[in-house]
Amino acid sequence: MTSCAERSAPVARVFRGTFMHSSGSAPLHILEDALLGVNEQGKISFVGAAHEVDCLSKTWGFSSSQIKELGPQEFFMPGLIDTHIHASQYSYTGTALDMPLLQWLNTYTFPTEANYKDLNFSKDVYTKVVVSWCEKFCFLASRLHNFCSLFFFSDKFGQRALVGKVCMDVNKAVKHYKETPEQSKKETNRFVHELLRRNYPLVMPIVTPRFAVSCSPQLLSHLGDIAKNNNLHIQSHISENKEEVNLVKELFPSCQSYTEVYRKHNLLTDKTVMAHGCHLTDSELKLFRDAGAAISHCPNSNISLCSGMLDVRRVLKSKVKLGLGTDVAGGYSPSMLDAIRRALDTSKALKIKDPQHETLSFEEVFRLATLGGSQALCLEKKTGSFEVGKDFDALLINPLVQDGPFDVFPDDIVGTVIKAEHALHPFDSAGDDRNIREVYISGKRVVPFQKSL
Ligand SMILES: O=c1[nH]c(=O)c2nc[nH]c2[nH]1
Ligand SMILES: [Zn+2]
Repeated sequence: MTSCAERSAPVARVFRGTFMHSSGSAPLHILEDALLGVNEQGKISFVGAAHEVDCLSKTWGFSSSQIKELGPQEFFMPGLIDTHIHASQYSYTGTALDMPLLQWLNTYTFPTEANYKDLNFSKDVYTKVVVSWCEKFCFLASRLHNFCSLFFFSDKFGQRALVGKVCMDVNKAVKHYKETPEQSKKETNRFVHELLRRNYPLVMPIVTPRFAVSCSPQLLSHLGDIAKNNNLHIQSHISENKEEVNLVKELFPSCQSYTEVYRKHNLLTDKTVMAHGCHLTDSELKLFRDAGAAISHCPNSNISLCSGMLDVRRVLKSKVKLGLGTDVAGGYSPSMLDAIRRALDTSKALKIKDPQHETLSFEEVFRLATLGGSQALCLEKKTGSFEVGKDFDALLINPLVQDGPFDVFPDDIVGTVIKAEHALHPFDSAGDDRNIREVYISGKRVVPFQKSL
């Protein structure tokens, strides 16, 4: 008789079925007929094979009636992590993508964001943001005003999020929509301390200079100090389009590169994630790697604003951390499934341009959307895969929903069970919210959510 491990604190939930996730050594692991236990704190206590159920149940104190069995075609995958999205741009998603970056900001973005002075407008948009983005963990960039409602709603709906108050003190296009460096510093401190005081378990502050073009050196210094003094995450934009890169050269003539502007002001750390990075040089990538800073690849926005095509393979070979971002409203879709598809498309477009280019595999992009995102946010010990000790952040996927977005054919099914890879690929390529049956964040089921919240 085999002996079982010693008894441990009982688990709160146990699931049995297929689990798909990534690790550093392989972009896709498929665990078929597995058991996964989650403790009261929402952390994964064990992952084992179903045939070990007798021992596992003794060790972790659960009975067979407590096991939630997935359907034969269903599977769990880690929650999708959106490493860059603008909450305050949600109201014009899918419109106004007919200009390059700098004109687009002046014409559409700044006038819209200025409307957040109105509390009712900001409450309305932010509630919709949190409800409709519930299936992912994201970075939310709020506007200069009324950011408190955003983190309040994020917590209320059980969302995991890093929320930033966007800062800028240079705005030639919409002159009333900016702060002085001192106001911006004061408001950022207020924002950070209010959020820390509320002690939400899953919502954290992130220091957010808009980008070097709209921040004076004085403001960048203030924000670098705030991040350093409070050990905070940092997010911004970098090298999105060539006009912007040239402008930064003119604005910061003493800096060797765009990346150097941020580094010099203590804004390039292992808790930094910079959106885009399409035009970074090799020496800038080295600065990223040395600092442990990350890039958020936003392929939809890069194409929609004709900004450039990031060569992800080159970034990965440079050992720079990288996750995916939707970048609403520069990107026209808040769906991380869209970010996965556009990342694959960009990689293929680079191959068309240069047949030597090594395209990203489907599984690699799946890893970028999950584990890659957690690494980019310096949260890989907390989330991104189904490792023991991490929070259970997961999507329960059913590829075979009635009137679903794609069909499954007999060849995809073995006995009564859909082949695992035939479930993941069509979901990533053609699936949508209809296939996401449940969402768990830190062990708690948040979708389907209570409409009354
Ligand atoms: O895609 C983008 N969206 C923005 O809001 C922004 N601000 C600066 N640079 C930016 N890029
Ligand atoms: Zn952005």
